[in-house]
Amino acid sequence: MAIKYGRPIELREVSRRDGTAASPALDLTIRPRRNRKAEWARRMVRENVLTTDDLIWPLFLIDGDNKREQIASMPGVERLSVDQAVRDAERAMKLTIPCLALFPYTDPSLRDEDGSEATNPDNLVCQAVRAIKKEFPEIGILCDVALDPFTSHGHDGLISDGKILNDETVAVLVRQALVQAEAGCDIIAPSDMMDGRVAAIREGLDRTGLLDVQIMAYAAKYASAFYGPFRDAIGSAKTLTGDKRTYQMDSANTDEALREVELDISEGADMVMVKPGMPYLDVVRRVKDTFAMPTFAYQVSGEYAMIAAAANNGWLDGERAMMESLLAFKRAGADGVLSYFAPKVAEKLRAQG
Ligand SMILES: NCc1[nH]cc(CCC(=O)O)c1CC(=O)O
Ligand SMILES: [Mg+2]
Repeated sequence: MAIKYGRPIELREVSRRDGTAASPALDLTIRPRRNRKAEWARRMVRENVLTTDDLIWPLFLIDGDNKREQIASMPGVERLSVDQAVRDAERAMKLTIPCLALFPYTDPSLRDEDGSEATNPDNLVCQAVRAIKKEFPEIGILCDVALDPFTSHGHDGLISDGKILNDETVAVLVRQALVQAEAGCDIIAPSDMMDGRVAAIREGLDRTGLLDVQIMAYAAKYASAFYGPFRDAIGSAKTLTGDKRTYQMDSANTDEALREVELDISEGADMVMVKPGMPYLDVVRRVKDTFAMPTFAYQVSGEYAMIAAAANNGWLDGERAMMESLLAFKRAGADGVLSYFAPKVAEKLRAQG
């Protein structure tokens, strides 16, 4: 008996209608709505669930004390001084969010052509890692590896004659990863898209004895318009010269994403990421099905901003759109999501019990 989508095909042709019935009722054997008739029934057949374990919460850092600064293009998201980041870490702990991701707004006076502040063991990110780990050693901390928060030109790598240098950049990224790992960060997440950086970072960590530090590779990261608000948040929007298309991926490609992911896995990535999220759910699904690795997606700043802005205008139900957008990642096969909605989602999940 031929089976398609779980039912014998022959059954579809069976009709109990005798042709004379005057009843307005359709003579349907199969009524998919039966399984949706009540909340308990919908819960019973539900295929995917979102839990707080699926969340990674990105925080923006800024120098100072007791400071929380609104980011205009990301309503509800703030830049935090280190002491306030510790308070948000406490909130994350209480909400059972497993991991934070840290991004610095670097003071313009500390930015230079080579992004040298990235390798300062006492930079804002390293200070925050130490402060959070001191109070809450049980929470996971992920640190981004790339030079863009630190360079005067806003690019992720070193530049010479307008070209982003690959191998020279990788050498700096290894040093950046090492200062972060030595500060106590648990997961190193290279977001720069240079070739060979995962292998070089793994080698550097292992040589230093940091064998347990994980690598989550931004393996398939696209040159995307959806990063706009993030660049406001870290202060690189105005300074960025040109675009990132010579290192970030072309939005038209998915086979290339598989090759990028395969390389990062072979170089030692423990987890892989696709970024942005919602516009690239097809890539998440292909990556998960092909490699069966822990696979993450980044619901990036522009995705957050779209939902937040529409909600603030009363154009859509913000909470429902938020929950629906996150469940979509689970459906696509993601094991977790970096999302600026993380604390709100966790609160909502807790309220639902
Ligand atoms: N390399 C830095 C980096 N790490 C994460 C994001 C974007 C995150 C977001 O938009 O939320 C970016 C921006 C970029 O590549 O320009
Ligand atoms: Mg790559």
